[in-house]
Amino acid sequence: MSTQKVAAWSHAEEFVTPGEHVEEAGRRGEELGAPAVGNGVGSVLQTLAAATGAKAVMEIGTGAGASGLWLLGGMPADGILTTIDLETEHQRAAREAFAAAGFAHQRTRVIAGRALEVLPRMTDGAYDLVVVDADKQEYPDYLAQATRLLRRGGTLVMTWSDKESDPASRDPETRTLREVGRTIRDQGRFIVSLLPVGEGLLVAVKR
Ligand SMILES: C[S@@+](CC[C@H](N)C(=O)[O-])C[C@H]1O[C@@H](n2cnc3c(N)ncnc32)[C@H](O)[C@@H]1O
Repeated sequence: MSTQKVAAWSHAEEFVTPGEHVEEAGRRGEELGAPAVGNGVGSVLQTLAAATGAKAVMEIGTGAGASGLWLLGGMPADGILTTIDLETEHQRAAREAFAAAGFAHQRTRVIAGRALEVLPRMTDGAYDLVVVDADKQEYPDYLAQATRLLRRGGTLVMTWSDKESDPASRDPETRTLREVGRTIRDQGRFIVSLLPVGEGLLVAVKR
């Protein structure tokens, strides 16, 4: 890759500056071992939430709440973020982050549990936007759940990995991502793009 391309990518990552609460949630996420999305991915989440007017957002992988704050920043004032994480400590940090940033508690539903145990209880077609940033080995199952949960025209976002594009990477997680990417691209149920932001961000609209 040319140095100009690398510089352009770095510039895009820093183009939108996060607010203090996102920065604090990012620091907390690092401490807790739940790395937050970077500014590039975060600003895309915020923009997508705004562009789609997403009132009902489902997030899988709350962490310490940085991505949730980006999403809430783009959602309409009556939008509700439902976010799932299996670690109670991460959830506590996220709740604190949402409150510190001034979001009323009715705007967020922070649900404790394994995503694949919680998601089947959620209503079909009830979500405008589903954001996946949890266990990559489970992405095929998250895809099945997200397809069910999204309304027609709803948007699916999945954080990706740099390794997916490297043919030399053949670990199970990377293979799983490749399979999920192929499924979304080829099955015809979504209009899809893989954005070169952060470690990649798959964005797909349900037909
Ligand atoms: C990369 S961190 C999420 C960071 C967050 N999206 C942010 O940007 O601040 C991944 C999170 O997924 C959670 N997680 C991992 N496997 C999970 C599962 N099976 N069900 C629910 N949460 C899970 C972890 O506890 C962790 O908090």
